[in-house]
Amino acid sequence: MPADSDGDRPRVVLPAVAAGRRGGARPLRNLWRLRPYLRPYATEFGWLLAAALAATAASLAVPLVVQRVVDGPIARHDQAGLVRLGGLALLLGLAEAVLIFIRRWTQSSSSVGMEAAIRADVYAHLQRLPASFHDRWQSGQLLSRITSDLSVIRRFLSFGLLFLVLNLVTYVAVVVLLVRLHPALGLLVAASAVPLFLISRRFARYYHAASRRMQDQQGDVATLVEETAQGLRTMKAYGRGPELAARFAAAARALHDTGVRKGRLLARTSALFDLVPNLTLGVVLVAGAVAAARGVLTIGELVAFVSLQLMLIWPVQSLGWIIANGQEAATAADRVQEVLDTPPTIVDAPYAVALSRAAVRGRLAFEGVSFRYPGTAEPVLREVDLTVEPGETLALVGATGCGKSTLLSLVPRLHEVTGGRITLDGHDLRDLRLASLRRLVGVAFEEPTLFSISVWENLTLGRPDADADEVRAALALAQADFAYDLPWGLATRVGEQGLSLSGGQRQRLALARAVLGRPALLVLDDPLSALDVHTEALVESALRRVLRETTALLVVHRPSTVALADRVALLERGRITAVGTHSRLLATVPAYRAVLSAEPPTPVAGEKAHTPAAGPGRGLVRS
Ligand SMILES: Nc1ncnc2c1ncn2[C@@H]1O[C@H](COP(=O)(O)OP(=O)(O)OP(=O)(O)O)[C@@H](O)[C@H]1O
Repeated sequence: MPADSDGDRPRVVLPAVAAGRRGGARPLRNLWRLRPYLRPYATEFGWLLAAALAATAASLAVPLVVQRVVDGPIARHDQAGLVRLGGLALLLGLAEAVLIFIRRWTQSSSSVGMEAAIRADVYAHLQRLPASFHDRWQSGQLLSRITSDLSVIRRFLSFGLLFLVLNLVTYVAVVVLLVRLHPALGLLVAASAVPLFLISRRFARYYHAASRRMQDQQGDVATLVEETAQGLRTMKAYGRGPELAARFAAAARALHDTGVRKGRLLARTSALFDLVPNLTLGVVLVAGAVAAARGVLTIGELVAFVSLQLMLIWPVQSLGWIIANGQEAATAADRVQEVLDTPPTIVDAPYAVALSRAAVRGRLAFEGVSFRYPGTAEPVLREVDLTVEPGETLALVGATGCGKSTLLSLVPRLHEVTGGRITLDGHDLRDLRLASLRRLVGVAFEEPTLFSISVWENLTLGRPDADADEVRAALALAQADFAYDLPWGLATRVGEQGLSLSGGQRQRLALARAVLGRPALLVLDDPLSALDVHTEALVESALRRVLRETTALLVVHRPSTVALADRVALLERGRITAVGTHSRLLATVPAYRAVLSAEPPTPVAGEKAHTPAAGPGRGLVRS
């Protein structure tokens, strides 16, 4: 879970979560905010409610018919009257059955449609949220919000809420009929609503907290399952199965205990909800019998009174379930709104412009760029000044953890600079439309992610309009022609995360995806790391051809790949400390030599420095 969960994972208290907790003062607020999703189904809900109310009216009429039967045809031995009223009772029963069928039929389509609409919106919102949001939120928490929480909300809006309305209407209607039959006894039944109200209020308060805890714990369990599924090989290879199983068992136990506590709370309250109407019924039976003996009530009226009162037992008994369902839906709505309330921070500025590929020369400039990850104290990048000229290839070299990948992620605006600016041909990246910028920039990350879709779809992810020739050229360039030999060629669906392919094959497909359509800017994070020596040489020579036509920023770890670059920049503890050709830096900068060779590396931020930091003023070009 994103906030103070148990376990040894890093804990981040998100503002949205805190806001959700504040929502405890008005627990139904977030549920109420979902009402726009009901609007498209207003007519269906209208019919549904009308059918449900009519069915309730039909069932309420039956005891009144029984009263007429007892006091009329039975008392007078009137057979024709008995058949007439019996037929009426039969018709009422039939009408009730038909109306209930109509209600159920309408209910199924509207509630599922509503759930699908909310789910689509949450998913679309997740897509708009920046990488920093996904860095902080556990995926299991998002998964449980978009699946089980939405199902809980659907159940309440389609069943719980309807029965709450129906039961209240039934209660009021029955009390009115009872008061008309016998005012004193009717008022006694009405008074039983007071303890019911007090019990409900107390129960709702406790159940709200328990529901929230349980839903958060469900998210924790989902996260653990997902982590285990993803890291299964590592876990097996290190023989850590028992430890992970113990961690899972602890989370599952916590979930189980909360579930049991919640169930017992419901059981205790349900017992009270059972007790109140049955006690009232006992009192009514005795008092009603006395009233009938004194002739104040007819036998028929007593039968009708008791039958009507029996009709209150289910609505009262189900109150516990309805309140529980309502509280679960309220906490589920809190959790869903925590996601929806998180504003996407990387969005198009109102004045943002789109640049066409043809109009871009490709001069990329970092001007005093600083960056700090949200929630961290130390900046990862400090005052970075760096220019990549059109058509130039610049390699970024630095010790592990010095901020190379972070710097690259700023170019397609996966993260937003926190100081300075980045320009493309003089345009601040924040003044460009995101879609346009991301079309101009081809990216391949260190970890090549492939989705469970066909190879073709994976390749054309950023260029859905690419044609077969462009795809062929990109595959040739990345030395990824093996894709044509897959069982169904480019239509082959690669497994989850492309795991059915080797690391090198995945990396080559990711590279082909990045270079597809010859982007104006290529941003590659160690693009050749998973390739064997032979393939690396082939990809390198092909890449060299592409790099001639485009501006490129590459993160490089190996001296062989540095050869692809026109110039190299050395990044140390978030600062560019040297820029020049590979041979020049190798000859003049010990820190550069150390990073690219077996010499002791320069310590990175957060680590204790044992050697003096390499800095500018060593006769090197400082960008
Ligand atoms: N999402 C994040 N939130 C907070 N800190 C982060 C995040 N991602 C990376 N960092 C930190 O930022 C620093 C730079 O990380 P980065 O991945 O950019 O380094 P790198 O130079 O690319 O390392 P490597 O060569 O090992 O890939 C590291 O100290 C890392 O712990």
